Amino acid sequence: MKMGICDTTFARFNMAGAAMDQIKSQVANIKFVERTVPGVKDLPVASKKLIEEEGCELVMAFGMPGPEDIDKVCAHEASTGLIQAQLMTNTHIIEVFVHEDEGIDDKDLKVLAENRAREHADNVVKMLFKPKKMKREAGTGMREGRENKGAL
Ligand SMILES: Cc1nc2c(=O)[nH]c(=O)nc-2n(C[C@H](O)[C@H](O)[C@H](O)CO)c1C
Repeated sequence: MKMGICDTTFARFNMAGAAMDQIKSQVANIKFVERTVPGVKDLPVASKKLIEEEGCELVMAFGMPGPEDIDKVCAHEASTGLIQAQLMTNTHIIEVFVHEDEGIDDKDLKVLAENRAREHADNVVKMLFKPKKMKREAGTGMREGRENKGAL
């Protein structure tokens, strides 16, 4: 199968690389089609093109919104665009965003970005190839990048 991988130059960590490494360690027959754009607001159309023009069955979209108010507005606009692109194409675009101010410091941000990318990649593998495993995790308080919350 073909999977789209879209990331940005604005981000401060190569989340796409970590995610592809994680998927390749679990799935043999997968072809990645990669695109890089400047920032998060450019992800929706790039993802839509990966689906419509390249035949990707799912896209992972990686971004890192900055800490300023304007960055958070951009991130919200990008999310809205990604949802619209999913509805227009009837295809999942898994948004993997790490907000720069989620990190306590640069070291923590790097660990968080890598873990979030890898754990979303695990989710994608489950969604596509192990739906029963995904189903078993329903309601269990899973989180990507930090400790799971656990079920109530
Ligand atoms: C203010 C701003 N903040 C961010 C951000 O926090 N993260 C990000 O990835 N990109 C940002 N951008 C760039 C836009 O997403 C986009 O690349 C430009 O507006 C060009 O279309 C902008 C313009």
